[in-house]
Amino acid sequence: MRVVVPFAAETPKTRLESVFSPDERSRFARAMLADVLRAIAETGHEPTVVSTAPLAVADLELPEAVAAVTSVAVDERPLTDAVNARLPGGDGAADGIGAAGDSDRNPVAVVMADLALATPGALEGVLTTAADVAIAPGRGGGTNALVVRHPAFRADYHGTSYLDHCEIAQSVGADLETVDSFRLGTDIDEPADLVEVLVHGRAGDRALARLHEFGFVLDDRGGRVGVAREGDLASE
Ligand SMILES: Nc1nc2c(ncn2[C@@H]2O[C@H](COP(=O)(O)OP(=O)(O)OP(=O)(O)O)[C@@H](O)[C@H]2O)c(=O)[nH]1
Ligand SMILES: C[C@H](OP(=O)(O)O)C(=O)O
Repeated sequence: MRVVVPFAAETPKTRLESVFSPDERSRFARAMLADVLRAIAETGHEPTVVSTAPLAVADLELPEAVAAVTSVAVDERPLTDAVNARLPGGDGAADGIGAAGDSDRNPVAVVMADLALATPGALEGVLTTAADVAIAPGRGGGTNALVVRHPAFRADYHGTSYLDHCEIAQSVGADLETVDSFRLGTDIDEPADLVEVLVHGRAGDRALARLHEFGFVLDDRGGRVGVAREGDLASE
């Protein structure tokens, strides 16, 4: 199955700017992207990163087998337009995904690049559904992973896009399956989400390694567990 991975390459993860420097944000976003690409490749599918700006696969330092099946397409359009062009029955894009002649029943998956906890097993839960439209929602109402087989379904990201996508599926007569997954439901948007990476990240995960490199640790000094820089904790 074609797996599109949208990636905002230029100013990624602005909601993390209170805890990361711009350079750290960029490196952390790329680390999450690398983890997502590896998980997709390990399911046997081939990811295409749809990036807002040029991105060299070599710079992502992917394992050789992952790099070999990963491609990058640059698309400056807003997220929804860049995805819709690539869905079955879409207008098509230069990379050929969703292009005329591509069978309408060839499913296309869209997996966000900020799913730091994604594993091949979790992804298989959504990639192996047979529904016209399958969604793994994100916390807060987003759409973290989407599989589309129905040629009339069009995405509409941002806001509570999960609810919007349920409505759109219904309006075009597509049956929809919602996939309940903690790992796919955890997109890393805000500082509090970094707790999940520190708690549930696995050895070898690049995003977890970056947090360790940047000095982040769990902060359980009171109330809900958060994250802090080791140095800041030590100095208090
Ligand atoms: N191709 C493309 N991908 C996008 C665009 N905006 C967001 N993305 C990607 O879509 C996924 C979900 O993005 P969000 O969490 O909504 O936004 P973000 O840019 O990562 O983070 P914020 O700046 O904090 O909103 C991530 O994989 C982003 O890299 C866009 O305009 N084009
Ligand atoms: C793109 C957006 O992501 P979120 O802002 O929910 O992370 C969505 O899933 O619709």
